[in-house]
Amino acid sequence: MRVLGIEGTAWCASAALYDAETDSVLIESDPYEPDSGGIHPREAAEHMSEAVPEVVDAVLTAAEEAHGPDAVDAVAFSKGPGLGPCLRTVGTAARALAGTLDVPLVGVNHMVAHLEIGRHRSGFENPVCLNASGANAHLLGHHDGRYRVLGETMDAGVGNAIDKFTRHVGWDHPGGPKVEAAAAEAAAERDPDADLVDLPYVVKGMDFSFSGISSAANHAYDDGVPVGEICLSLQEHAFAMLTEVSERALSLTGADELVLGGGVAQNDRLREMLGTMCAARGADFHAPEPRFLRDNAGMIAVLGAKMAAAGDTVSIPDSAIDPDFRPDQVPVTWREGDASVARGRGDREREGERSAGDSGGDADRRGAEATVEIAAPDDGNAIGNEGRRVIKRRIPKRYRHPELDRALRRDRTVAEARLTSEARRAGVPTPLVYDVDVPAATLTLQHVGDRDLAAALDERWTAAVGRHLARLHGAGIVHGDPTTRNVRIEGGEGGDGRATLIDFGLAYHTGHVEDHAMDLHVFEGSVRATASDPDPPIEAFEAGYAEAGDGEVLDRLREVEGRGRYR
Ligand SMILES: C[C@@H](O)[C@H](NC(=O)OP(=O)(O)OC[C@H]1O[C@@H](n2cnc3c(N)ncnc32)[C@H](O)[C@@H]1O)C(=O)O
Ligand SMILES: Nc1ncnc2c1ncn2[C@@H]1O[C@H](COP(=O)(O)OP(=O)(O)OP(=O)(O)O)[C@@H](O)[C@H]1O
Ligand SMILES: [Fe+2]
Repeated sequence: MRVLGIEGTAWCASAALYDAETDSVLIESDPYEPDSGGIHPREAAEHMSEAVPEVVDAVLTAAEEAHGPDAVDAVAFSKGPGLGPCLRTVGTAARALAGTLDVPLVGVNHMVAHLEIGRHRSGFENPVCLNASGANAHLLGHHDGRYRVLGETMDAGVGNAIDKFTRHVGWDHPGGPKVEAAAAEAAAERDPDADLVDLPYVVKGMDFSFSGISSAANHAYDDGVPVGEICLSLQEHAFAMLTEVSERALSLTGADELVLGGGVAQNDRLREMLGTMCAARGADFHAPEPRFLRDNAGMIAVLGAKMAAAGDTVSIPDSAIDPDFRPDQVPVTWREGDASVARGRGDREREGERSAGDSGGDADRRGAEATVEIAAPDDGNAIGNEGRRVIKRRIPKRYRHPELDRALRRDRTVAEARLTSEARRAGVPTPLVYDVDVPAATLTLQHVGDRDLAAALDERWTAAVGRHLARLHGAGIVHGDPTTRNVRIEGGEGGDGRATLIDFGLAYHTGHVEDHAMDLHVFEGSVRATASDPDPPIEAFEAGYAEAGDGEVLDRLREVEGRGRYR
Protein backbone atom coordinates (compact mmCIF):
# COMPACT_ATOMS: atom_id res chain seq x y z
CA MET A 1 0.00 0.00 0.00
CA ARG A 2 1.14 3.53 -0.82
CA VAL A 3 -0.41 6.52 0.97
CA LEU A 4 -0.08 10.18 0.12
CA GLY A 5 -0.19 12.30 3.28
CA ILE A 6 -0.88 16.03 3.59
CA GLU A 7 0.07 18.21 6.56
CA GLY A 8 -0.56 21.91 7.19
CA THR A 9 -1.88 22.47 10.73
CA ALA A 10 0.07 25.69 11.37
CA TRP A 11 3.41 26.45 9.74
CA CYS A 12 4.57 23.54 7.63
CA ALA A 13 2.95 22.83 4.26
CA SER A 14 4.02 19.28 3.57
CA ALA A 15 3.16 16.25 1.46
CA ALA A 16 4.63 12.76 1.63
CA LEU A 17 4.42 9.37 0.06
CA TYR A 18 4.68 6.35 2.31
CA ASP A 19 5.30 2.99 0.72
CA ALA A 20 4.35 0.35 3.28
CA GLU A 21 6.01 -2.45 1.32
CA THR A 22 9.48 -0.91 1.41
CA ASP A 23 8.81 1.18 4.53
CA SER A 24 10.18 4.23 2.74
CA VAL A 25 8.98 7.81 3.10
CA LEU A 26 9.43 10.67 0.67
CA ILE A 27 8.67 14.10 2.20
CA GLU A 28 8.32 17.44 0.46
CA SER A 29 7.88 20.48 2.75
CA ASP A 30 7.57 24.22 2.43
CA PRO A 31 7.69 26.03 5.78
CA TYR A 32 6.07 29.38 6.46
CA GLU A 33 8.66 31.78 7.84
CA PRO A 34 7.19 34.91 9.46
CA ASP A 35 9.09 38.14 8.75
CA SER A 36 8.79 39.16 12.37
CA GLY A 37 7.20 37.94 15.58
CA GLY A 38 5.48 34.57 15.81
CA ILE A 39 3.06 32.77 13.53
CA HIS A 40 0.34 35.11 12.19
CA PRO A 41 -2.73 32.95 11.54
CA ARG A 42 -3.81 34.88 8.43
CA GLU A 43 -0.35 34.78 6.86
CA ALA A 44 -0.06 31.09 7.71
CA ALA A 45 -3.38 30.40 5.98
CA GLU A 46 -2.23 32.33 2.89
CA HIS A 47 0.97 30.33 2.87
CA MET A 48 -0.98 27.06 3.02
CA SER A 49 -3.25 27.97 0.14
CA GLU A 50 -0.22 28.57 -2.08
CA ALA A 51 2.19 25.94 -0.80
CA VAL A 52 -0.06 22.92 -0.15
CA PRO A 53 -1.02 22.41 -3.84
CA GLU A 54 2.66 22.74 -4.79
CA VAL A 55 4.03 20.16 -2.37
CA VAL A 56 1.16 17.77 -3.16
CA ASP A 57 1.86 18.13 -6.84
CA ALA A 58 5.58 17.48 -6.37
CA VAL A 59 4.95 14.28 -4.40
CA LEU A 60 2.22 13.04 -6.72
CA THR A 61 4.44 13.59 -9.76
CA ALA A 62 7.31 11.69 -8.14
CA ALA A 63 4.93 8.88 -7.14
CA GLU A 64 3.47 8.52 -10.62
CA GLU A 65 6.89 8.64 -12.24
CA ALA A 66 8.04 5.77 -10.05
CA HIS A 67 4.88 3.66 -9.90
CA GLY A 68 2.58 4.70 -12.74
CA PRO A 69 -0.96 6.10 -12.65
CA ASP A 70 -2.15 3.85 -9.78
CA ALA A 71 0.68 4.93 -7.51
CA VAL A 72 -1.54 6.09 -4.62
CA ASP A 73 -3.92 3.80 -2.73
CA ALA A 74 -5.24 6.33 -0.19
CA VAL A 75 -4.97 10.00 0.75
CA ALA A 76 -4.42 10.92 4.42
CA PHE A 77 -4.62 14.42 5.87
CA SER A 78 -4.20 16.25 9.18
CA LYS A 79 -7.73 16.72 10.44
CA GLY A 80 -6.63 18.62 13.58
CA PRO A 81 -5.68 20.06 15.96
CA GLY A 82 -4.36 23.26 14.46
CA LEU A 83 -5.34 26.64 13.04
CA GLY A 84 -8.81 26.48 11.45
CA PRO A 85 -8.04 28.33 8.20
CA CYS A 86 -4.88 26.25 7.63
CA LEU A 87 -6.71 22.99 8.31
CA ARG A 88 -9.49 23.94 5.89
CA THR A 89 -6.98 24.32 3.07
CA VAL A 90 -5.51 20.91 3.84
CA GLY A 91 -8.95 19.28 4.07
CA THR A 92 -10.05 20.77 0.77
CA ALA A 93 -6.88 19.64 -1.00
CA ALA A 94 -7.19 16.12 0.42
CA ARG A 95 -10.87 15.70 -0.54
CA ALA A 96 -10.19 16.95 -4.06
CA LEU A 97 -7.23 14.62 -4.52
CA ALA A 98 -9.00 11.55 -3.14
CA GLY A 99 -11.89 12.34 -5.49
CA THR A 100 -9.68 12.75 -8.54
CA LEU A 101 -7.68 9.61 -7.83
CA ASP A 102 -10.80 7.75 -6.70
CA VAL A 103 -9.13 6.38 -3.57
CA PRO A 104 -10.22 6.34 0.10
CA LEU A 105 -9.67 9.34 2.39
CA VAL A 106 -8.17 9.04 5.90
CA GLY A 107 -8.52 11.77 8.57
CA VAL A 108 -5.50 11.72 10.90
CA ASN A 109 -5.07 13.30 14.33
CA HIS A 110 -1.82 15.29 14.12
CA MET A 111 -0.85 14.63 17.76
CA VAL A 112 -1.39 10.89 17.49
CA ALA A 113 0.71 11.00 14.30
CA HIS A 114 3.56 12.70 16.24
CA LEU A 115 3.74 9.69 18.53
CA GLU A 116 2.80 6.83 16.22
CA ILE A 117 5.78 7.70 14.01
CA GLY A 118 8.01 7.06 17.03
CA ARG A 119 6.35 3.75 17.74
CA HIS A 120 6.64 2.82 14.08
CA ARG A 121 10.32 3.72 13.78
CA SER A 122 11.32 2.15 17.11
CA GLY A 123 9.32 -1.04 16.76
CA PHE A 124 8.35 -0.66 20.43
CA GLU A 125 5.27 -2.58 21.47
CA ASN A 126 3.70 -0.41 24.11
CA PRO A 127 5.59 2.77 24.87
CA VAL A 128 4.72 5.81 26.91
CA CYS A 129 4.87 8.70 24.43
CA LEU A 130 6.10 12.20 25.17
CA ASN A 131 5.02 14.78 22.68
CA ALA A 132 7.11 17.95 22.88
CA SER A 133 5.82 20.18 20.13
CA GLY A 134 5.17 23.87 19.66
CA ALA A 135 1.54 24.22 20.63
CA ASN A 136 1.32 21.12 22.83
CA ALA A 137 3.09 19.06 25.44
CA HIS A 138 1.65 15.84 26.74
CA LEU A 139 2.27 12.28 27.76
CA LEU A 140 0.16 9.61 26.18
CA GLY A 141 -0.23 5.89 26.73
CA HIS A 142 -2.45 3.43 24.93
CA HIS A 143 -5.07 1.92 27.19
CA ASP A 144 -8.39 0.33 26.44
CA GLY A 145 -8.57 1.33 22.78
CA ARG A 146 -7.48 4.97 23.13
CA TYR A 147 -4.40 7.06 23.68
CA ARG A 148 -4.99 8.32 27.21
CA VAL A 149 -3.57 11.66 28.28
CA LEU A 150 -1.41 10.68 31.26
CA GLY A 151 -0.19 14.22 31.78
CA GLU A 152 -0.12 17.50 29.92
CA THR A 153 0.74 21.15 30.13
CA MET A 154 -1.76 23.21 32.07
CA ASP A 155 -1.07 26.25 29.89
CA ALA A 156 1.44 26.80 27.06
CA GLY A 157 3.01 24.17 24.82
CA VAL A 158 6.76 23.76 25.38
CA GLY A 159 7.84 25.22 22.01
CA ASN A 160 5.48 28.17 22.36
CA ALA A 161 6.88 28.90 25.83
CA ILE A 162 10.40 29.02 24.39
CA ASP A 163 9.28 31.11 21.40
CA LYS A 164 7.57 33.59 23.71
CA PHE A 165 10.93 34.31 25.34
CA THR A 166 12.80 34.61 22.02
CA ARG A 167 10.17 37.06 20.73
CA HIS A 168 10.75 39.16 23.85
CA VAL A 169 14.48 39.14 23.13
CA GLY A 170 13.82 40.09 19.50
CA TRP A 171 14.97 36.85 17.85
CA ASP A 172 13.01 35.62 14.85
CA HIS A 173 10.78 32.54 14.71
CA PRO A 174 11.27 29.69 15.49
CA GLY A 175 13.09 30.39 18.74
CA GLY A 176 13.89 26.82 19.83
CA PRO A 177 17.04 26.27 17.73
CA LYS A 178 18.40 29.70 18.76
CA VAL A 179 17.88 28.97 22.43
CA GLU A 180 19.60 25.63 21.96
CA ALA A 181 22.63 27.24 20.29
CA ALA A 182 22.88 30.05 22.88
CA ALA A 183 22.59 27.56 25.74
CA ALA A 184 25.31 25.33 24.29
CA GLU A 185 27.61 28.31 23.90
CA ALA A 186 26.98 29.44 27.49
CA ALA A 187 27.52 25.88 28.77
CA ALA A 188 30.92 25.65 27.05
CA GLU A 189 32.11 28.75 28.90
CA ARG A 190 30.83 28.23 32.42
CA ASP A 191 31.51 26.07 35.46
CA PRO A 192 29.04 23.18 35.04
CA ASP A 193 28.16 23.36 38.73
CA ALA A 194 27.50 27.12 38.77
CA ASP A 195 24.04 28.30 39.81
CA LEU A 196 21.25 28.54 37.28
CA VAL A 197 19.05 31.56 36.75
CA ASP A 198 16.15 30.96 39.12
CA LEU A 199 13.01 29.95 37.18
CA PRO A 200 9.80 28.21 38.28
CA TYR A 201 9.74 24.41 38.21
CA VAL A 202 6.09 23.32 38.28
CA VAL A 203 5.08 19.66 38.27
CA LYS A 204 1.72 18.43 39.64
CA GLY A 205 1.45 14.69 39.38
CA MET A 206 2.10 14.22 35.68
CA ASP A 207 0.81 17.65 34.69
CA PHE A 208 3.08 20.64 34.40
CA SER A 209 3.14 24.36 33.62
CA PHE A 210 5.37 26.48 31.40
CA SER A 211 3.77 29.92 31.42
CA GLY A 212 5.62 31.06 34.57
CA ILE A 213 8.95 30.07 33.02
CA SER A 214 8.47 32.33 30.00
CA SER A 215 7.51 35.31 32.17
CA ALA A 216 10.38 34.79 34.62
CA ALA A 217 12.85 34.42 31.72
CA ASN A 218 11.56 37.67 30.21
CA HIS A 219 12.02 39.46 33.54
CA ALA A 220 15.55 38.13 33.92
CA TYR A 221 16.37 39.49 30.47
CA ASP A 222 14.93 42.89 31.37
CA ASP A 223 17.07 42.83 34.52
CA GLY A 224 20.21 42.44 32.42
CA VAL A 225 21.00 38.74 33.02
CA PRO A 226 23.14 37.50 30.08
CA VAL A 227 20.89 35.92 27.48
CA GLY A 228 22.96 32.72 27.19
CA GLU A 229 22.56 32.09 30.91
CA ILE A 230 18.79 32.48 30.60
CA CYS A 231 18.62 30.14 27.60
CA LEU A 232 20.60 27.51 29.46
CA SER A 233 18.43 27.76 32.54
CA LEU A 234 15.24 27.79 30.48
CA GLN A 235 16.23 24.50 28.85
CA GLU A 236 17.42 22.95 32.11
CA HIS A 237 14.11 23.74 33.84
CA ALA A 238 11.63 23.01 31.05
CA PHE A 239 13.30 19.80 29.88
CA ALA A 240 13.92 18.47 33.40
CA MET A 241 10.18 18.91 34.02
CA LEU A 242 9.35 16.96 30.86
CA THR A 243 11.84 14.26 31.81
CA GLU A 244 10.51 14.03 35.35
CA VAL A 245 6.89 13.62 34.25
CA SER A 246 7.97 11.02 31.71
CA GLU A 247 9.65 9.07 34.48
CA ARG A 248 6.52 9.39 36.60
CA ALA A 249 4.45 8.02 33.72
CA LEU A 250 6.82 5.06 33.31
CA SER A 251 6.63 4.43 37.04
CA LEU A 252 2.83 4.70 37.22
CA THR A 253 2.13 2.48 34.23
CA GLY A 254 5.03 0.07 34.65
CA ALA A 255 5.97 0.59 31.00
CA ASP A 256 9.62 0.27 30.02
CA GLU A 257 9.63 2.02 26.66
CA LEU A 258 9.52 5.74 25.89
CA VAL A 259 9.22 7.44 22.53
CA LEU A 260 9.59 11.14 21.86
CA GLY A 261 7.92 13.26 19.19
CA GLY A 262 7.22 16.89 18.20
CA GLY A 263 9.33 19.81 17.01
CA VAL A 264 11.10 20.44 20.34
CA ALA A 265 12.29 16.82 20.23
CA GLN A 266 14.94 18.00 17.77
CA ASN A 267 16.72 19.50 20.78
CA ASP A 268 19.84 17.51 21.74
CA ARG A 269 19.68 18.44 25.41
CA LEU A 270 16.09 17.19 25.75
CA ARG A 271 17.00 13.92 24.06
CA GLU A 272 20.08 13.58 26.24
CA MET A 273 18.05 14.04 29.44
CA LEU A 274 15.40 11.51 28.41
CA GLY A 275 18.07 9.03 27.33
CA THR A 276 19.87 9.38 30.67
CA MET A 277 16.65 8.94 32.63
CA CYS A 278 15.62 5.84 30.68
CA ALA A 279 19.08 4.27 30.95
CA ALA A 280 19.00 4.73 34.73
CA ARG A 281 15.63 2.94 34.95
CA GLY A 282 16.51 0.22 32.46
CA ALA A 283 13.90 1.50 30.00
CA ASP A 284 14.34 1.79 26.22
CA PHE A 285 14.21 5.21 24.63
CA HIS A 286 13.68 6.21 21.02
CA ALA A 287 13.49 9.54 19.22
CA PRO A 288 12.98 9.33 15.46
CA GLU A 289 15.20 11.23 13.03
CA PRO A 290 14.56 15.01 12.88
CA ARG A 291 12.58 14.98 9.61
CA PHE A 292 9.87 12.98 11.45
CA LEU A 293 9.90 15.17 14.56
CA ARG A 294 8.98 18.64 13.36
CA ASP A 295 5.61 18.94 11.63
CA ASN A 296 5.78 16.84 8.47
CA ALA A 297 3.47 14.85 6.22
CA GLY A 298 5.59 11.69 6.57
CA MET A 299 4.04 10.95 9.95
CA ILE A 300 0.56 11.62 8.52
CA ALA A 301 1.15 9.20 5.64
CA VAL A 302 2.55 6.46 7.91
CA LEU A 303 -0.37 6.61 10.35
CA GLY A 304 -2.74 7.04 7.40
CA ALA A 305 -1.51 3.73 5.97
CA LYS A 306 -2.08 1.93 9.27
CA MET A 307 -5.58 3.40 9.53
CA ALA A 308 -6.43 2.59 5.90
CA ALA A 309 -5.25 -1.01 6.38
CA ALA A 310 -7.63 -1.25 9.36
CA GLY A 311 -10.49 0.08 7.21
CA ASP A 312 -10.52 3.34 9.16
CA THR A 313 -11.36 5.71 6.30
CA VAL A 314 -13.86 8.59 6.11
CA SER A 315 -16.53 9.53 3.60
CA ILE A 316 -16.34 13.05 2.19
CA PRO A 317 -19.32 14.32 4.28
CA ASP A 318 -17.64 13.00 7.45
CA SER A 319 -14.26 14.52 6.72
CA ALA A 320 -14.71 17.88 8.49
CA ILE A 321 -11.60 19.32 10.13
CA ASP A 322 -11.46 19.84 13.91
CA PRO A 323 -9.17 22.59 15.29
CA ASP A 324 -9.58 21.22 18.86
CA PHE A 325 -9.19 17.52 18.02
CA ARG A 326 -7.81 15.85 21.14
CA PRO A 327 -5.70 12.71 20.90
CA ASP A 328 -7.91 10.84 23.36
CA GLN A 329 -10.92 11.33 21.07
CA VAL A 330 -9.44 8.97 18.48
CA PRO A 331 -10.64 5.34 18.52
CA VAL A 332 -7.40 3.44 17.94
CA THR A 333 -8.44 1.01 15.22
CA TRP A 334 -4.98 0.01 14.00
CA ARG A 335 -3.69 -1.60 17.20
CA GLU A 336 -4.88 -4.57 19.18
CA GLY A 337 -7.64 -3.17 21.39
CA ASP A 338 -6.45 -4.86 24.55
CA ALA A 339 -2.84 -3.72 24.29
CA SER A 340 -2.43 -1.51 27.35
CA VAL A 341 0.51 0.58 28.42
CA ALA A 342 -0.42 -0.43 31.98
CA ARG A 343 -0.38 -4.14 31.39
CA GLY A 344 3.25 -4.53 32.45
CA ARG A 345 2.39 -2.93 35.74
CA GLY A 346 -0.59 -5.17 36.50
CA ASP A 347 1.41 -8.33 35.79
CA ARG A 348 4.34 -7.21 37.86
CA GLU A 349 2.15 -6.04 40.71
CA ARG A 350 0.37 -9.38 40.86
CA GLU A 351 3.70 -11.20 40.84
CA GLY A 352 5.02 -8.79 43.47
CA GLU A 353 2.03 -9.47 45.67
CA ARG A 354 2.46 -13.20 45.34
CA SER A 355 6.12 -13.19 46.21
CA ALA A 356 5.53 -10.76 49.05
CA GLY A 357 2.88 -13.12 50.40
CA ASP A 358 5.14 -16.14 50.02
CA SER A 359 8.08 -14.63 51.82
CA GLY A 360 5.94 -12.76 54.32
CA GLY A 361 7.92 -9.71 53.30
CA ASP A 362 7.67 -6.80 50.97
CA ALA A 363 10.32 -6.12 48.37
CA ASP A 364 12.28 -2.88 48.31
CA ARG A 365 10.78 -0.48 45.83
CA ARG A 366 11.86 2.08 43.35
CA GLY A 367 9.47 4.95 42.69
CA ALA A 368 9.91 7.71 40.13
CA GLU A 369 11.84 9.89 42.56
CA ALA A 370 13.07 7.74 45.34
CA THR A 371 14.26 4.32 46.36
CA VAL A 372 12.39 2.80 49.25
CA GLU A 373 13.95 0.28 51.58
CA ILE A 374 11.77 -1.65 53.97
CA ALA A 375 13.42 -2.15 57.34
CA ALA A 376 12.44 -4.39 60.23
CA PRO A 377 11.88 -2.73 63.62
CA ASP A 378 14.98 -2.02 65.68
CA ASP A 379 14.28 -4.94 68.01
CA GLY A 380 13.86 -7.30 65.04
CA ASN A 381 10.49 -8.58 66.28
CA ALA A 382 8.27 -7.94 63.29
CA ILE A 383 4.71 -9.21 63.42
CA GLY A 384 3.20 -8.53 60.01
CA ASN A 385 3.77 -4.87 59.21
CA GLU A 386 3.86 -3.83 62.85
CA GLY A 387 6.84 -1.65 63.67
CA ARG A 388 8.30 -1.77 60.19
CA ARG A 389 9.90 1.33 58.77
CA VAL A 390 10.56 2.51 55.29
CA ILE A 391 13.68 4.45 54.42
CA LYS A 392 12.95 6.70 51.49
CA ARG A 393 15.93 8.21 49.69
CA ARG A 394 15.51 10.80 46.98
CA ILE A 395 18.36 9.74 44.80
CA PRO A 396 20.25 12.22 42.60
CA LYS A 397 18.90 12.40 39.08
CA ARG A 398 21.79 12.55 36.66
CA TYR A 399 19.68 14.00 33.88
CA ARG A 400 19.09 17.17 35.91
CA HIS A 401 21.50 20.04 36.38
CA PRO A 402 23.26 19.29 39.72
CA GLU A 403 22.21 22.54 41.40
CA LEU A 404 18.58 22.19 40.37
CA ASP A 405 18.62 18.55 41.43
CA ARG A 406 20.01 19.35 44.88
CA ALA A 407 17.43 22.07 45.43
CA LEU A 408 14.50 19.89 44.37
CA ARG A 409 15.54 16.92 46.47
CA ARG A 410 16.11 19.09 49.51
CA ASP A 411 12.86 21.07 49.16
CA ARG A 412 10.75 17.99 48.57
CA THR A 413 12.26 16.12 51.49
CA VAL A 414 11.50 19.03 53.79
CA ALA A 415 7.98 19.44 52.37
CA GLU A 416 7.24 15.75 52.67
CA ALA A 417 8.33 15.57 56.32
CA ARG A 418 6.41 18.68 57.26
CA LEU A 419 3.20 18.09 55.36
CA THR A 420 2.92 14.36 56.07
CA SER A 421 2.79 15.32 59.74
CA GLU A 422 0.50 18.30 59.28
CA ALA A 423 -1.96 16.22 57.27
CA ARG A 424 -1.93 13.62 60.00
CA ARG A 425 -2.72 16.24 62.60
CA ALA A 426 -5.63 17.37 60.41
CA GLY A 427 -7.05 13.82 60.64
CA VAL A 428 -5.86 12.43 57.31
CA PRO A 429 -4.27 8.97 57.55
CA THR A 430 -0.55 9.32 56.71
CA PRO A 431 2.58 7.52 57.96
CA LEU A 432 4.38 8.70 61.08
CA VAL A 433 7.64 10.46 60.27
CA TYR A 434 10.42 8.99 62.41
CA ASP A 435 13.44 10.79 61.04
CA VAL A 436 14.49 13.38 58.47
CA ASP A 437 18.00 13.72 57.08
CA VAL A 438 17.82 16.79 54.83
CA PRO A 439 21.40 16.76 53.45
CA ALA A 440 20.96 13.11 52.42
CA ALA A 441 17.37 13.77 51.24
CA THR A 442 16.28 10.77 53.29
CA LEU A 443 13.16 10.15 55.37
CA THR A 444 12.37 7.33 57.73
CA LEU A 445 8.63 6.67 57.80
CA GLN A 446 6.20 4.27 59.36
CA HIS A 447 5.40 1.40 57.01
CA VAL A 448 1.72 1.56 56.08
CA GLY A 449 -0.61 -0.68 54.09
CA ASP A 450 0.11 -3.97 52.40
CA ARG A 451 -0.58 -2.93 48.81
CA ASP A 452 -0.96 0.08 46.53
CA LEU A 453 -4.41 1.28 45.51
CA ALA A 454 -3.25 0.63 41.92
CA ALA A 455 -3.32 -3.08 42.77
CA ALA A 456 -6.57 -2.89 44.77
CA LEU A 457 -8.70 -0.44 42.90
CA ASP A 458 -12.25 -0.55 44.13
CA GLU A 459 -14.99 1.88 44.98
CA ARG A 460 -14.74 1.54 48.68
CA TRP A 461 -11.12 2.70 48.65
CA THR A 462 -11.54 5.46 46.10
CA ALA A 463 -14.43 6.85 48.20
CA ALA A 464 -12.06 6.87 51.17
CA VAL A 465 -9.44 8.73 49.12
CA GLY A 466 -12.13 11.29 48.21
CA ARG A 467 -12.90 11.86 51.88
CA HIS A 468 -9.21 12.10 52.79
CA LEU A 469 -8.48 14.66 50.09
CA ALA A 470 -11.53 16.70 51.14
CA ARG A 471 -10.25 16.81 54.68
CA LEU A 472 -6.75 17.66 53.53
CA HIS A 473 -8.05 20.51 51.39
CA GLY A 474 -10.18 21.69 54.30
CA ALA A 475 -6.91 22.08 56.22
CA GLY A 476 -5.54 24.23 53.38
CA ILE A 477 -3.15 21.60 51.99
CA VAL A 478 -2.98 19.94 48.57
CA HIS A 479 -1.22 16.64 48.06
CA GLY A 480 0.22 17.55 44.65
CA ASP A 481 0.64 13.96 43.44
CA PRO A 482 -2.33 11.87 44.59
CA THR A 483 -2.03 8.96 42.16
CA THR A 484 -3.22 5.41 42.79
CA ARG A 485 0.42 4.53 43.56
CA ASN A 486 0.49 7.02 46.39
CA VAL A 487 -2.35 5.44 48.34
CA ARG A 488 -1.56 2.42 50.48
CA ILE A 489 -4.28 -0.05 51.41
CA GLU A 490 -4.48 -2.32 54.40
CA GLY A 491 -6.93 -5.08 55.23
CA GLY A 492 -10.50 -4.65 54.13
CA GLU A 493 -11.77 -8.15 53.41
CA GLY A 494 -13.42 -8.51 56.78
CA GLY A 495 -14.84 -5.00 56.85
CA ASP A 496 -12.28 -2.84 58.56
CA GLY A 497 -9.39 -1.54 56.60
CA ARG A 498 -7.62 1.64 55.87
CA ALA A 499 -6.43 3.79 52.99
CA THR A 500 -3.37 5.89 53.81
CA LEU A 501 -1.93 8.72 51.73
CA ILE A 502 1.84 8.72 51.19
CA ASP A 503 4.42 10.70 49.20
CA PHE A 504 3.78 14.34 50.18
CA GLY A 505 6.89 15.66 48.40
CA LEU A 506 4.85 17.87 46.06
CA ALA A 507 2.38 18.98 48.74
CA TYR A 508 1.94 22.63 49.66
CA HIS A 509 -0.35 25.04 51.47
CA THR A 510 -3.05 26.66 49.40
CA GLY A 511 -6.65 27.69 49.76
CA HIS A 512 -7.22 28.11 46.02
CA VAL A 513 -10.11 26.16 44.56
CA GLU A 514 -8.11 25.67 41.36
CA ASP A 515 -5.26 23.94 43.21
CA HIS A 516 -7.70 21.71 45.05
CA ALA A 517 -9.41 20.80 41.77
CA MET A 518 -6.01 19.90 40.25
CA ASP A 519 -5.52 17.30 43.00
CA LEU A 520 -8.80 15.64 41.98
CA HIS A 521 -7.81 15.87 38.32
CA VAL A 522 -4.47 14.15 38.99
CA PHE A 523 -6.13 11.35 40.95
CA GLU A 524 -8.77 10.71 38.30
CA GLY A 525 -6.12 10.79 35.57
CA SER A 526 -4.16 8.07 37.32
CA VAL A 527 -7.30 5.92 37.63
CA ARG A 528 -8.20 6.41 33.97
CA ALA A 529 -4.67 5.54 32.89
CA THR A 530 -4.69 2.12 34.50
CA ALA A 531 -8.21 0.91 35.36
CA SER A 532 -10.17 -1.35 33.05
CA ASP A 533 -13.49 0.16 34.13
CA PRO A 534 -12.61 3.61 35.52
CA ASP A 535 -16.07 5.17 35.89
CA PRO A 536 -17.36 3.40 39.03
CA PRO A 537 -14.21 4.07 41.11
CA ILE A 538 -14.17 7.70 39.93
CA GLU A 539 -17.84 8.21 40.80
CA ALA A 540 -17.24 6.77 44.25
CA PHE A 541 -14.20 9.04 44.64
CA GLU A 542 -16.23 12.13 43.81
CA ALA A 543 -19.06 11.04 46.10
CA GLY A 544 -16.51 10.61 48.91
CA TYR A 545 -15.16 14.07 48.21
CA ALA A 546 -18.63 15.62 48.08
CA GLU A 547 -19.48 14.06 51.45
CA ALA A 548 -16.64 15.79 53.27
CA GLY A 549 -15.57 18.66 51.03
CA ASP A 550 -16.45 21.77 49.13
CA GLY A 551 -18.82 21.40 46.14
CA GLU A 552 -17.12 24.32 44.42
CA VAL A 553 -14.00 22.19 43.96
CA LEU A 554 -15.96 19.56 42.03
CA ASP A 555 -17.48 22.29 39.86
CA ARG A 556 -14.01 23.61 39.15
CA LEU A 557 -12.85 20.09 38.28
CA ARG A 558 -15.48 19.98 35.51
CA GLU A 559 -14.11 23.28 34.24
CA VAL A 560 -10.49 22.06 34.33
CA GLU A 561 -11.50 19.00 32.32
CA GLY A 562 -13.44 21.07 29.80
CA ARG A 563 -10.62 23.46 29.03
CA GLY A 564 -9.38 22.88 25.51
CA ARG A 565 -5.65 23.04 25.74
CA TYR A 566 -5.07 21.95 22.17
CA ARG A 567 -4.81 25.10 20.18
C1 LIG B 1 -0.82 21.47 16.02
C2 LIG B 1 0.50 21.68 15.31
O1 LIG B 1 0.37 22.68 14.36
C3 LIG B 1 1.61 22.03 16.24
N1 LIG B 1 2.85 22.08 15.51
C4 LIG B 1 3.98 22.53 16.01
O2 LIG B 1 4.06 22.98 17.10
O3 LIG B 1 5.13 22.43 15.20
P1 LIG B 1 6.32 21.47 15.60
O4 LIG B 1 7.14 21.34 14.39
O5 LIG B 1 5.84 20.19 16.24
O6 LIG B 1 7.13 22.29 16.69
C5 LIG B 1 7.60 23.58 16.46
C6 LIG B 1 8.31 24.07 17.71
O7 LIG B 1 9.57 23.39 17.86
C7 LIG B 1 10.51 24.28 18.35
N2 LIG B 1 11.86 23.80 18.01
C8 LIG B 1 12.36 23.52 16.80
N3 LIG B 1 13.65 23.15 16.90
C9 LIG B 1 13.97 23.20 18.22
C10 LIG B 1 15.16 22.94 18.98
N4 LIG B 1 16.30 22.57 18.41
N5 LIG B 1 15.09 23.10 20.32
C11 LIG B 1 13.95 23.49 20.92
N6 LIG B 1 12.83 23.74 20.26
C12 LIG B 1 12.83 23.61 18.93
C13 LIG B 1 10.16 25.60 17.68
O8 LIG B 1 10.72 26.69 18.39
C14 LIG B 1 8.64 25.57 17.71
O9 LIG B 1 8.16 26.13 18.91
C15 LIG B 1 1.81 20.95 17.32
O10 LIG B 1 2.23 19.84 16.98
O11 LIG B 1 1.56 21.23 18.49
N1 LIG C 1 5.25 4.63 54.28
C1 LIG C 1 5.19 3.64 53.38
N2 LIG C 1 4.66 2.44 53.70
C2 LIG C 1 4.61 1.44 52.81
N3 LIG C 1 5.06 1.52 51.57
C3 LIG C 1 5.62 2.65 51.18
C4 LIG C 1 5.71 3.79 52.07
N4 LIG C 1 6.31 4.79 51.40
C5 LIG C 1 6.57 4.32 50.16
N5 LIG C 1 6.16 3.04 50.02
C6 LIG C 1 6.25 2.21 48.79
O1 LIG C 1 7.30 2.70 47.95
C7 LIG C 1 6.77 3.22 46.71
C8 LIG C 1 7.52 4.48 46.32
O2 LIG C 1 7.37 5.45 47.33
P1 LIG C 1 6.96 6.96 47.04
O3 LIG C 1 5.71 7.02 46.26
O4 LIG C 1 6.96 7.70 48.33
O5 LIG C 1 8.21 7.41 46.17
P2 LIG C 1 8.30 8.10 44.77
O6 LIG C 1 9.65 7.84 44.26
O7 LIG C 1 7.86 9.50 44.91
O8 LIG C 1 7.27 7.30 43.89
P3 LIG C 1 6.30 7.77 42.73
O9 LIG C 1 6.83 9.04 42.21
O10 LIG C 1 6.38 6.62 41.78
O11 LIG C 1 4.96 7.92 43.36
C9 LIG C 1 5.30 3.43 46.98
O12 LIG C 1 4.52 3.32 45.80
C10 LIG C 1 4.98 2.35 47.99
O13 LIG C 1 4.74 1.13 47.34
FE1 LIG D 1 3.16 19.25 15.42
